[in-house]
Amino acid sequence: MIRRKLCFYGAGSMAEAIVRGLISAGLAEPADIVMFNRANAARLNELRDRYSVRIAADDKAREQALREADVIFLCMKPKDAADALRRLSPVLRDGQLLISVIAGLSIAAIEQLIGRRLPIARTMPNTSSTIGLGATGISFNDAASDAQRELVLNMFRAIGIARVVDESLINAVTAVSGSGPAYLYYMMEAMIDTAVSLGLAEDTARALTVQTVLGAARMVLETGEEPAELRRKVTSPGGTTQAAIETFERLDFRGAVGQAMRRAAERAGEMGAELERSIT
Ligand SMILES: NC(=O)C1=CN([C@@H]2O[C@H](COP(=O)(O)OP(=O)(O)OC[C@H]3O[C@@H](n4cnc5c(N)ncnc54)[C@H](O)[C@@H]3O)[C@@H](O)[C@H]2O)C=CC1
Ligand SMILES: O=C(O)[C@@H]1CCC=N1
Repeated sequence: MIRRKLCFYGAGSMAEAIVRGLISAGLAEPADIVMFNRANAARLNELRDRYSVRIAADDKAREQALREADVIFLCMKPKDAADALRRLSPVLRDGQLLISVIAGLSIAAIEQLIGRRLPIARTMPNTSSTIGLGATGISFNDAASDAQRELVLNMFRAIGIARVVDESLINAVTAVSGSGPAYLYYMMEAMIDTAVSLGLAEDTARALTVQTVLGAARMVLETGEEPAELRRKVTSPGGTTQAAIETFERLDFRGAVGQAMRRAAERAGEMGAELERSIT
């Protein structure tokens, strides 16, 4: 249990995933968590009722929550970040730690927007943190002490796995694990639709698809075997799997995955550049 006051600036999907993960892991007390958003009281009430966290519903309460926080999570969309960070700047004080989850926004841009030197962790988590199965990449600025680095790592390790990476690689992490759950959901949508078109009932199609994805991921983790080797064991020569994989190859499935992931990384860079242009 970490007895730090945590403030979530932005209360959308990613903030909720982290909050739920930290509370379920027993790492944070709901009473130590304050959440607020721009202007959606119904959403805040829902979060308070669901997790027993505190909420800050007006400007005065928001400012107080920010002033009192030991750790401030920056959880707004990139397009809202410049304005939100400028507003944050006057209430910050020494000793506070900032944790950003914002795609594309560099540590240098955060420092410039807040106009002072504070410890900053730039992270790229994912929504599977909700159930303790997140995958997070983290970079720190030089102001972050060893104890602060340890605190951030402990938090993200409580809700999944976490790796420290050079900041130049955070956009790559975004393309792999930040956006990654959506690629697999997309694959699952396609598998379920096809299963139904092959005649299976919707609930059977869904159950078989989900269990197949879960089983495949756990096989990689628990056997320690490479995905290529596990694939080989499924693929009987001249059989059904070979017929399917040859179809994927003909359609350049690997190429499509590669292009999509490179485009995601590139988009993170573009978002960062757009943000930087909006600052200067
Ligand atoms: N959704 C995901 O899978 C992931 C998202 N991220 C990053 O997390 C950040 C948030 O994404 P989501 O949670 O999906 O977005 P979201 O749209 O669900 O939530 C954004 C929140 O920020 C609040 N907000 C915006 N401007 C504000 C302001 N000036 N003051 C107070 N609150 C403000 C909104 O009211 C909302 O509660 C983004 O920067 C995204 O790049 C990172 C990894 C994964
Ligand atoms: O789509 C996005 O921009 C965010 C960042 C990674 C996942 N969602």
